[in-house]
Amino acid sequence: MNSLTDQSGSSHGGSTPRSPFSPSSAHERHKGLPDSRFQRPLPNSSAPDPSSPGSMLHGGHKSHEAFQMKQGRFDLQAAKISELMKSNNLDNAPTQSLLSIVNGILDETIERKNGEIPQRVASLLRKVVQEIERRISTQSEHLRTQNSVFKAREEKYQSRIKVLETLASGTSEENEIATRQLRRIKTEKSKLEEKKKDKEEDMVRLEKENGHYNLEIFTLRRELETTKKAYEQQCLQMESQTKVATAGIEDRVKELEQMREDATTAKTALEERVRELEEMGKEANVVKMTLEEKSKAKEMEEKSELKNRSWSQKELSYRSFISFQFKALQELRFCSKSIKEEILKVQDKYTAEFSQLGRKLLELGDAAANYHEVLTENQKLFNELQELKGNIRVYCRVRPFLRGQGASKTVVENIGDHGELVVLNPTKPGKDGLRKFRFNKVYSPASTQAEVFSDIKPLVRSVLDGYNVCIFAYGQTGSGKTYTMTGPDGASEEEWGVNYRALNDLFKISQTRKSNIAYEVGVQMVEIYNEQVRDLLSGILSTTQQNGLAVPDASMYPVTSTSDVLELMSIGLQNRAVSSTALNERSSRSHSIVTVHVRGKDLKTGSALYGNLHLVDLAGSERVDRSEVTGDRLKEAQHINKSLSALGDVIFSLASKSSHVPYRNSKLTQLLQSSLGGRAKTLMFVQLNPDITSYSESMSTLKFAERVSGVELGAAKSSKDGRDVRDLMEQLGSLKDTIARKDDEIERLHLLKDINYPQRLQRKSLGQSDDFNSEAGDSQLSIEDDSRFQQDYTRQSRHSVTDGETLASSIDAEYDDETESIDAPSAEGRKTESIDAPSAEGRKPLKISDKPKPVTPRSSTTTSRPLDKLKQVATRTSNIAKATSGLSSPSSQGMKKTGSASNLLKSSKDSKRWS
Ligand SMILES: Nc1ncnc2c1ncn2[C@@H]1O[C@H](COP(=O)(O)OP(=O)(O)OP(=O)(O)O)[C@@H](O)[C@H]1O
Repeated sequence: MNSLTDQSGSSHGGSTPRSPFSPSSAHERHKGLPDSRFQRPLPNSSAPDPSSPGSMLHGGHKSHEAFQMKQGRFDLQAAKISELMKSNNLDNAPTQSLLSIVNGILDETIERKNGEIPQRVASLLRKVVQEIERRISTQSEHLRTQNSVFKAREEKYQSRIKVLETLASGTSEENEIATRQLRRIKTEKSKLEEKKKDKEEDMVRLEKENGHYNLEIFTLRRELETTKKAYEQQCLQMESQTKVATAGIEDRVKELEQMREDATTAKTALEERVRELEEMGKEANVVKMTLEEKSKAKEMEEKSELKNRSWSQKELSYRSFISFQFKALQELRFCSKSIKEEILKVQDKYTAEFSQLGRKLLELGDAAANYHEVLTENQKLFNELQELKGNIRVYCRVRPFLRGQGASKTVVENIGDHGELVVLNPTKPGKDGLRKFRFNKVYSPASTQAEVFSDIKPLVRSVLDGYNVCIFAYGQTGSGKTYTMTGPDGASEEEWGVNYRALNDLFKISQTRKSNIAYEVGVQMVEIYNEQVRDLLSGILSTTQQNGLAVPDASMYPVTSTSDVLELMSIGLQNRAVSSTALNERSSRSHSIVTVHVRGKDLKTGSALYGNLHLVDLAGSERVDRSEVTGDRLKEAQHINKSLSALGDVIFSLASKSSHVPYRNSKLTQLLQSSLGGRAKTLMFVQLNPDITSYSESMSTLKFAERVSGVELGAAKSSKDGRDVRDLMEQLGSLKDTIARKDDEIERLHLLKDINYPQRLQRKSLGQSDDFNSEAGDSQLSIEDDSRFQQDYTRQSRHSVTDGETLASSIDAEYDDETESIDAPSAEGRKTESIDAPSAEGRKPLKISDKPKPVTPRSSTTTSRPLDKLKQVATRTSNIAKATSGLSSPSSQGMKKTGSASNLLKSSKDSKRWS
């Protein structure tokens, strides 16, 4: 873009610069012309004298022949003038030359010929003025076109804003879906918990049943055993009885048989007697048997019959006794058989019940194992939920008692496996004095540095995937913050803290991935002491920007080896401010921040990612009154308290989704801004001194940590996520700014055209000098600077979003295309080239400018020193880049490779240390 004022390019001596319309003399004016930034070299630039009017016309034009220098004055040749009037040479002549012609004529006529203008010269003058007017109107036409193009583009951006807003509302729908999912997860979780309760109840019931069954089994067993014993005894008894009875019966049978035999023998004997008697009777008959003998025989017969009958009766009774005994024996056998069967049945029943019990016991065992699985699952779900919510992770670490501290009492009552911490109030022993806290993890005093790091390793590594991560250690002085973050003085590799391990790990992982992704790892170390930010690596006091939003320009060092890491850390630590307070000898009263910037380029897809890791060792959080300090120490403590409460305010306003987050309230929050917002993953180490003397400090630390652990920042996002709405919104914001700035610029140009040009002409015609000249010069400078800045800035922002075909970069590209097309008319309109284009090669599109600034006359030194100009441009560039810091990450601005760590080591020896 150019206007007639463009030609006033340089000022002469600063305070009273002159317009090319009103030079005091031709010599002076011609002397001024070469200074013009818009003067272009002639094709045969070796020959012409810049002071010659002819040189002001382009080669191929013949208008310069109309003038001839004669003893320092111009002569207008009649023939040449008419030739000029006839031809269309004037149309092709650059405006500068036309103005020179006018000035030449005016000089010639006013100074030499007392104002008399010959007819021909006057008509030439008129024609030249007409030509200039024509160009001005073309220019204004051009401006109008551009204005309408800008408006069209604004409408386009408005529609795009709407699209993006729709996109953003789409995101809120997604959020709703996520919330619904969360609710579902919660319901599932509560169901699981109910199930768990049911299972627990089942378990208790089963255990009770088990006990009951066991008891029953025991009683039954005992009963069985007694029955068995009784039965066996009975059996034995019966067997012995049977044996005895059988023996008795057998004896009786034998006896009876004997008796029968006896009876038979007696009978036979009796029969023999009877026969004998009969023989004797016969003999009595023969020999007169006596009566006595007969009666005796009868008696004996009767006796034997009686005996016979008694014997047969006895035999009968024995027989019935034997059959009865036999029946009893049979019954007994039957009984014993049925008892045996009964016992077998009972045994079967018990075996079945035992196996059922065994199965139930197995089930119970499974349920118990499942219960642990469910617990682990629950924990996993809880962590996933936390991740989804983007909660700040809070890890609590309890410091061990130090050697030489004596047998102190601890306030830590219990540390659970799942992040539970129970603290006991020493003044209230018993249940009332117990207070339970719950964090993501609690480390006992026995935990090692390696254990602590292994838990945060995934978080640290996510930096290599383009996440912003912030890890900070919070706690009172001497609670172990530095130990956790850095390690003890002169730490061995085993004692390395998070800083060393994180850097080393990132460096190592980046090495293993180097065939796929080319990573650059850079480190900055700063310290905030009394609200002043200091660069710990260069030792030079870093300047914080006035807007205070960005990371200070601390020197960044690339890390390419483990030894680099060690050297950088040791330099940083040496420079860190330490001194003593009443509480701790080696107490640091400054916040130290190690920032690791990672830039990765995917070698296959070419996409880029940026991540950064802030490792913050905060100053002690104890209250001022406990430190028993005054003077400087009191000031330090007040600064620490202020910045820590600012950190709390930021965290809690993020948690409450407040529209304003007070990042600017302290340097600490300003520095951590990029890692405390919704996109970052944040972890807090809460350090605890277990000594009972620190109970109240520990409690306030834990209460703060408890509040922090409930803070939801929203799910973290990787810089790889090209379609990130936030990025787009930021881009949109910056584009809106650009449009606003352009509007301002157009307005400013309109003003310059509408107001100043007629004034200048008027003044010119009145023969007055024009001070606006300098103002125009200034504004031109700012346009040019801004244009240059914008080119740099656009290059930078393109660099920062080289992530494939992100919508943001496509907008950027479109925007650039449009800018080109806007400038196209002037590119085509070669006739107006000398007005529009500042130089032959550099027809730079006007892209951006600051809002109109109050115009101050520029001193010759300011304008003539390119270094100063460069500095001004650089300052403005960094200001605007910082104002739009959301658009490009600090890392995206490219790593300022200040040198290798070993160079740094050398230079740091001479560098200014802060102590
Ligand atoms: N887990 C630990 N194991 C062994 N020693 C520890 C542990 N934590 C801290 N210490 C020791 O306790 C002392 C105080 O720790 P440290 O200096 O890290 O505290 P701090 O909170 O950083 O204090 P300050 O606020 O002053 O910086 C040191 O001597 C340190 O070595």
